[in-house]
Amino acid sequence: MAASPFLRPSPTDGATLIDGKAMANALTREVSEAVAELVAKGAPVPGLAVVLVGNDPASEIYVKNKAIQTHRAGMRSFMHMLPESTTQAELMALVSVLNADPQVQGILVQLPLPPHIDPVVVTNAIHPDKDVDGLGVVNTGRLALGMKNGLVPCTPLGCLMLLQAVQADMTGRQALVIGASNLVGKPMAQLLLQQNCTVTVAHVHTRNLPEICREADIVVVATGKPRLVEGSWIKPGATVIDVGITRLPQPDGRSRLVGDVNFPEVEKVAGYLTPVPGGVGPMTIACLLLNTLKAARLQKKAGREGEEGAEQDLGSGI
Ligand SMILES: Nc1nc2c(c(=O)[nH]1)N[C@@H](CN(C=O)c1ccc(C(=O)N[C@@H](CCC(=O)O)C(=O)O)cc1)CN2
Repeated sequence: MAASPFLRPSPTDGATLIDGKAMANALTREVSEAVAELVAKGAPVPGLAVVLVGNDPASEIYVKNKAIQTHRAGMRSFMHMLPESTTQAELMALVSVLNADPQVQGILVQLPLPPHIDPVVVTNAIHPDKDVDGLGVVNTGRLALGMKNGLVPCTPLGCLMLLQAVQADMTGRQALVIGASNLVGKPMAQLLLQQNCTVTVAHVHTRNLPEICREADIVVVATGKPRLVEGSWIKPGATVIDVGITRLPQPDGRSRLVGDVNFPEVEKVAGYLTPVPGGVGPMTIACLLLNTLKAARLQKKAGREGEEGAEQDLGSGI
């Protein structure tokens, strides 16, 4: 088996790092080539609409990066920046306009939303074929049933690709997902089940987390709790995917990004590890571009067949 070009062996005999930034760049290049081919065949240039409500500084950075990368992939970007005071009804009205807009093939509502808006209601209002975050009930159901025509949430899809750089066949592996969010933990568990892993999902009520973690060959941690996972929790040689990104203030007044694992400790024990930054984060945006391409293909096929929701293989292979 050829070694993945995205693995960076440690000079100090620690964990091999999985380079999410390099993988995301490669995936974005592939998406842009596929977009050019699609457009050459007469399809409209795929358009991605991103909606941000409020002024969360991290979200502002993420949506700006999404627009930059969307252009880089040769697609159209439509940004909708709404004030914090936006009502749920106003947001639903915008989603409805975007659902009907033929220039828009993908719709994403940036999370978190302000507390007066229910994210499940809003994300579920997005047309399933434009739901590039894969968070609505139709795409959630397609994933749970193992159907190939679904759109899979971007972060777990990116985590799966990072895991596949280490090991294409995960059959029989013990996998632990720490965090049970709709955005990451739950869809991640579904993807690992599809890879024939034995999957455990840990959450805030899990009591013996370190012991459970020590059994795992694969750990995906998405809790938002900085440096939660200690080196002593990790089975030697395990693969650890760190989804967390927290900006911690430093004594010198600056800040630094840290993940959900204690990197210096875990690096000494794990076999493979994703860094923060430069691991899962860039893959989230690259997978959003991939999903927008899939959505555009799905809609092109549905248009050709004159029916909504036509079946199409939307597996991760471009
Ligand atoms: N509707 C959605 N909302 C949110 C999602 C999502 O997938 N859909 N995910 C996260 C935020 N997110 C994308 O939206 C995201 C987070 C981090 C990165 C990233 O590239 N991080 C860099 C560091 C960037 C920095 O300097 O802050 C890295 O890890 O290298 C991209 C996207 C929550 N909301």
